[in-house]
Amino acid sequence: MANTNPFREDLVTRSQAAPCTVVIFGATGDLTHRKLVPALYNLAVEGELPPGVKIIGFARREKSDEVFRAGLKEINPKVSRSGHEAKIWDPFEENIHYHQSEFQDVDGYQRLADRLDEIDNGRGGKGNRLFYVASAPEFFDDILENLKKVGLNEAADGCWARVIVEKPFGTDLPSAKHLNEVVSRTFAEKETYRIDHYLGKETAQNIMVLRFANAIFEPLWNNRYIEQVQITCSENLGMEGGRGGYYDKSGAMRDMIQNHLLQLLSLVAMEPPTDLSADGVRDEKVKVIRSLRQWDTPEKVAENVVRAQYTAGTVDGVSRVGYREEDRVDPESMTESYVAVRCMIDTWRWSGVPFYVRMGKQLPKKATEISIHFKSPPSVLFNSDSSGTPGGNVLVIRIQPDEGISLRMMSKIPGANLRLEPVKMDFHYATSFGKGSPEAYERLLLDSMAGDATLFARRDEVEEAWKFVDHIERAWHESDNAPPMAEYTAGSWGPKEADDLLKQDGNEWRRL
Ligand SMILES: NC(=O)C1=CN([C@@H]2O[C@H](COP(=O)(O)OP(=O)(O)OC[C@H]3O[C@@H](n4cnc5c(N)ncnc54)[C@H](OP(=O)(O)O)[C@@H]3O)[C@@H](O)[C@H]2O)C=CC1
Ligand SMILES: O=C1O[C@H](COP(=O)(O)O)[C@@H](O)[C@H](O)[C@H]1O
Repeated sequence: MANTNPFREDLVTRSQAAPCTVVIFGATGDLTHRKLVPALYNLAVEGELPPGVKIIGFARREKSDEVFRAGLKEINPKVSRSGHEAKIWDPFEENIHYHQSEFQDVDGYQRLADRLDEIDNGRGGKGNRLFYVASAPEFFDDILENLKKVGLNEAADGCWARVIVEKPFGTDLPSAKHLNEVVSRTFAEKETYRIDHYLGKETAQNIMVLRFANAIFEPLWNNRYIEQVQITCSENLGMEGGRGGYYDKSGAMRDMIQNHLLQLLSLVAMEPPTDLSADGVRDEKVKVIRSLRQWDTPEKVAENVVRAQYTAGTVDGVSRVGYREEDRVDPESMTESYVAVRCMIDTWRWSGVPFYVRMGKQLPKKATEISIHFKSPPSVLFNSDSSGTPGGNVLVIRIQPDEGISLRMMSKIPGANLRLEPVKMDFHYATSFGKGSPEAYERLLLDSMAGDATLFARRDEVEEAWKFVDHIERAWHESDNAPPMAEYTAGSWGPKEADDLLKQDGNEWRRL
């Protein structure tokens, strides 16, 4: 199919996604059942899955292909965005197989290699392979090393072997560096795809289009016109589904800020790339993360970062226990379920503009948005109490739900008197395009089959983000004068300390 996108000459179109065998490590797990296989199924529904794609699920439990397929089929209708149609599922399912092995057992990989060769022999001896590491992180090394031991990291002539690595990509800078070393010993960087599912969200991809395909925004996109930027990710869940064990070792800073929210920040703050190649875009994103002012002492952390845990409360009319009472959470835990950070980007463009980033569990609703707060106009004309003082314009990018963009601006209230009121110009994806957005994993799986790593994190981005986060984590967990842990009631909008953080600058959080 020809590239019909006038904006992106060098676009790797979806039709370039190549047939391959997708091997999923951790295939009996939650991610595979709720996200990965439904994403592949939805691609099949949309007619975008390359013909001949096969899926091999790799995990420890004994299962036949039939039992594995039955488990996937049972959950698919509940989680697939396009429901479940037998006429699509039945042929799709025939290409799903199960491979039983321990991650640590090299023989299991040799058997996998034999199986892949068998599949590829049916394709004239050639086959592309996409290895998806969807296990707990402690197995990442074993899986990568074992793939290499049996030569599965190498591709036949004219084919490719790629690896997708799930999050968390390390737990701090040293572990991320170590993992990057292991990855780079096994796969070339261009064949490595570090998942950050926020980059696959339609609305996150639209940030660059908004900025660089509309001439009206970019001239204003700097510290002359923008006063502050807010990035909020609010979740109305806590530690459901047995997540407490993982989360208590991670916390909001590592779980969401280090990856998803710093990625959003870098898309908002980056310079225009010279082209839309993967490295063109990622070169600019990494410069932003590298330019973050480091909060590298406990005093700076206390001044610029707030951490908190929820106490018992009510969300959506349902009583919730406090964070420390959650299943698999240490009753004396010092892990944050909420974090708010004032980020300063020391570049010419952003000098003096605070980027406030916050994320919390057990807040009143599930929503992620970015708001760009423009400076107020000079208060010369409309400044009397009777007319109403105009505030600055606010551009809101709703990442989810109700994906869209709105612009708050001042308008005259109809009538004889000159009185002003803020109004909203609103764009909703659902109404403008008449259909829901694809799931992030759909786009990311397809891009990895097409060899387009633009929406995946590069090694240096991940490491720079850990550098920023590690300073804060050290101040919290290793210093004698560690900044305190605040509290907020489940169902509230977070701790008072986070409001105070903005008040110091004369700002306040936007209400979602
Ligand atoms: N679940 C989610 O929504 C998300 C998950 N992730 C990440 O994805 C990864 C997987 O998460 P999730 O699916 O929830 O994890 P689960 O705990 O649900 O699944 C773990 C999988 O690993 C397999 N496994 C464990 N030990 C071994 C072993 N020694 N040898 C072979 N297989 C083994 C299990 O197989 P068996 O059942 O046979 O023991 C199972 O298939 C994690 O890194 C997580 O951080 C990221 C974003 C969201
Ligand atoms: O990676 C993660 O993301 C989810 C939030 O993802 P979303 O697409 O639903 O916004 C978060 O709940 C989880 O803790 C984290 O590990």
